[in-house]
Amino acid sequence: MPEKRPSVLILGAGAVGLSFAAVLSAHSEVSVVCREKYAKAIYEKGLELSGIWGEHLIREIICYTSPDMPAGKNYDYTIITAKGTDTENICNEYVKVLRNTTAVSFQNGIGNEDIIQRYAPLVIGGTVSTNFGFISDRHLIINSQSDPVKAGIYPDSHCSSKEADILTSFITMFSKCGIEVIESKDIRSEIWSKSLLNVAVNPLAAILKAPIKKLGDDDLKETISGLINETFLVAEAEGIDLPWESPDSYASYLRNYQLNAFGEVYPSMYYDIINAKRTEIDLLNGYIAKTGRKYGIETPYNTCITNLIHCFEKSRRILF
Ligand SMILES: NC(=O)C1=CN([C@@H]2O[C@H](COP(=O)(O)OP(=O)(O)OC[C@H]3O[C@@H](n4cnc5c(N)ncnc54)[C@H](O)[C@@H]3O)[C@@H](O)[C@H]2O)C=CC1
Ligand SMILES: CC(C)(CO)C(=O)C(=O)O
Repeated sequence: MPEKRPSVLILGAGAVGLSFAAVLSAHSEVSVVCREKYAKAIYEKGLELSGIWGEHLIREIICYTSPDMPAGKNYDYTIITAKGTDTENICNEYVKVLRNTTAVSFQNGIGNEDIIQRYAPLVIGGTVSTNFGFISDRHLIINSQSDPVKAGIYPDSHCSSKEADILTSFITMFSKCGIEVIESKDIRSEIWSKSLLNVAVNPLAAILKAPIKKLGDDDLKETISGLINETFLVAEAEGIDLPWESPDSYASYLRNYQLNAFGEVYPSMYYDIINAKRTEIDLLNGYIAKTGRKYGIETPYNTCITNLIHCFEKSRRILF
């Protein structure tokens, strides 16, 4: 008998979600919840993916554009790829689906999994250090990647053997499709580690309208160090064990490796600002500033950059 293909629903499928849908479709039964313009374009000519995860053209994919879905259908995995600003809304809209599934967050920022836990019986946290973009409404491109995808039971690895098996099957589903996903025994640490990159890079690239590589400019060194130092202090207060021995060793890794790995591409917050969309700043630098206040830790760099991005968000909304 042929092996049963896992069923996957991708909730909030844009650049990241449609790209994962394209790669997973080779060995899984994939459906997506996306906006009408993507559904229309995909039904007309198929979903296409180019770049470092290979070339894929998928014709058999179900796109939903509202919670009005067939009743009684349970998914093995529901991967949430909406922006962190939409996590609560999308969970409320798809509450029935989330009740009977393992929910996975493939989002940036801190706090998404805590929201999702209120809706789903089991949550897998994930980090994605890959750059995705649109060529058209049905054609995505993956430009670069600094680290493999990581996934772990949230909040920690003290889980039952049944939960551990679910995580293993989830990871195997990706390896069958040629995508490396590394199992994490401490996914909170991974989420904070990945957030360090976004805290240091995303708002500055958005404000300066600069590709990631440009953030290696010496004039930005002090600001980036300030953002990183504060994040380390807040992480320590939260009991997060980061894999670098000091803020300076992370700053060197960022400068010598991560900035070059992304090179000429722009981070997601740059696109939010130029497209006049709300950014994820409150799940990144804003989260550090807010959590710092809880512990009496001063966070002038993160507070300043959060305020600047809020001003940009407001001015873009007035202009558009
Ligand atoms: N774009 C990138 O290169 C990377 C993005 N990320 C993170 O991944 C997450 C997703 O990012 P992107 O795919 O770039 O965002 P995106 O904005 O392209 O995709 C999210 C989609 O979800 C849709 N959505 C939100 N609520 C919905 C609802 N209730 N019903 C239907 N659709 C809904 C949005 O309209 C949007 O089309 C973010 O947390 C981002 O920071 C992480 C690594 C890289
Ligand atoms: C890893 C990186 C920087 C890739 O673009 C990202 O997370 C983002 O764009 O938000």
